[in-house]
Amino acid sequence: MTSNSVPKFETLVVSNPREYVYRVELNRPHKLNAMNDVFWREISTCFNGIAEDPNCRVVIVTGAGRLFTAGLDLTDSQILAFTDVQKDVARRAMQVFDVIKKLQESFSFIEKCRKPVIAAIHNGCVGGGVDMVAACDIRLCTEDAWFQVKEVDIGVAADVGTLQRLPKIIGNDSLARELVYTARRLPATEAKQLGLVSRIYKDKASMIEGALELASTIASKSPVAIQGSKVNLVYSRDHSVREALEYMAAWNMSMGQTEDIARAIQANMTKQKTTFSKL
Ligand SMILES: CCC/C=C/C=C/C(=O)SCCNC(=O)CCNC(=O)[C@H](O)C(C)(C)COP(=O)(O)OP(=O)(O)OC[C@H]1O[C@@H](n2cnc3c(N)ncnc32)[C@H](O)[C@@H]1OP(=O)(O)O
Repeated sequence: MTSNSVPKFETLVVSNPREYVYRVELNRPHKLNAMNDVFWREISTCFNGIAEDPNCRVVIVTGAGRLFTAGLDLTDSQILAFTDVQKDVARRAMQVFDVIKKLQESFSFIEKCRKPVIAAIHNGCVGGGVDMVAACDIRLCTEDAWFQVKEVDIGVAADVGTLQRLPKIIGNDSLARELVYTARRLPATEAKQLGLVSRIYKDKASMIEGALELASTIASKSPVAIQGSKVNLVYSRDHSVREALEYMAAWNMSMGQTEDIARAIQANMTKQKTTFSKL
């Protein structure tokens, strides 16, 4: 994937609004960006491509139309595999397992991609939407935003990341359970208090502008430092302090020898701006 030839998708629009910044827009506005089969395939392809694209250092995820996303497409999705009566229970169970693992991967690719991903959320972020933004690095939202862990209302335990990531993001296990068990809508102000989002904007336009500014700031820094930070933050979340410190030291024994350090220090000392070569 290169900035000259950003890929074309059916359910996503990828653009390159600023240097080293890509925007991935969920693009099924007539269905409130509900996540159908094509979406699940494309979001994987998209983030795998971005992971390898040296022209991209930061990603912004937005939703087209009046709502960020209504979550799983309830009319066109692999969830139908759950009720495939042609298969016996063991074969059906294996099929469902494989589908869930594949859909989990779709969002885990966002986390595995070393480039920071900023979710810019307006209006509703429902079900699978919460799974997706929980895999992002930074969440911004509009005043009218609301978040809903909706899965229990469709009779299923959320299975593509919310239960694993949300409690760690908000650091409030009791409230995470309340949100999961009740499927109540969490408004923007409460999401900010909890640390689910870091900033609230008046409307979508000002949020996109804010997201672009933030992305450009991150993109101007050493990609070695930024990507190393993301990898180690994700690792630290899932390991003990001792293990994570060990991993950090092993990481920087090579990455800490980058030419970017000398460039960055020189720029700091001389109060000059500098640029960093592609990673
Ligand atoms: C292995 C699986 C892994 C993933 C699991 C994920 C699970 C989940 O995401 S659970 C949550 C699923 N989503 C929902 O239950 C939300 C359903 N939608 C709504 O409740 C409302 O649409 C909403 C409150 C979001 C907005 O209401 P509003 O009145 O503003 O709009 P509508 O008229 O209802 O919708 C407009 C058109 O969009 C279609 N649509 C909305 N949501 C979905 C959806 N989830 N799947 C498919 N289509 C959806 C709706 O049918 C309307 O279409 P049309 O009739 O053609 O105009």
